[in-house]
Amino acid sequence: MEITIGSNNPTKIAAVQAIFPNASVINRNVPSNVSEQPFSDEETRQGAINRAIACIRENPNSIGIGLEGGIMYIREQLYLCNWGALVDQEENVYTASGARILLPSGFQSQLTEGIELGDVMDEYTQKKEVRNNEGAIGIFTNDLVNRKEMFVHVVKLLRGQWEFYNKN
Ligand SMILES: O=P(O)(O)OP(=O)(O)OP(=O)(O)OC[C@H]1O[C@@H](n2cnc3c(O)ncnc32)[C@H](O)[C@@H]1O
Ligand SMILES: [Mg+2]
Repeated sequence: MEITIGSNNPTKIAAVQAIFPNASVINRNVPSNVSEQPFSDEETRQGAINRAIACIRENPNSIGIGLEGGIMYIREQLYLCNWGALVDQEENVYTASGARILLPSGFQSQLTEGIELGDVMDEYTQKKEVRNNEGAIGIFTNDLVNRKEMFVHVVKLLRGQWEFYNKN
């Protein structure tokens, strides 16, 4: 079985490899066709679906997976949110959301100005490429849940649904 993951981000690739250990996993930096920084649950979910569909268009013999991070307001509070989508050979689309955690209120002005969370995180932590490592989720959970682990859970939700609906 071949799986195409629509990203070059190592946390996303590693999460797919962990949950599909017997598959050959390839990565393609496909467009999400949403903002670089999705700003709602809906836009983040759509980005994941668009990536998964783009993956099977590029590689029609594979299953496509899209994983997308975003931010969203709940009332006046800004949360990190995450979504995943799996598209199979019959073009059935399975979706699942991942963890949400509150971001510091001090992030709101930069993020509403259009600065990406990845860049805000690097400045905040004085580290490089937090997005490719522990992620915002790792930083703000004191490394109890890192970005790969968070996406592992999302990919499990995708694989499980895909298996369930294919045996029934
Ligand atoms: O190469 P891709 O797959 O696009 O990976 P990415 O790190 O850019 O991740 P997303 O596009 O899914 O996320 C959209 C934006 O939100 C940022 N982001 C989302 N979750 C994050 C996290 O846990 N830590 C740091 N930045 C995050 C990310 O860096 C982008 O600026
Ligand atoms: Mg991105």
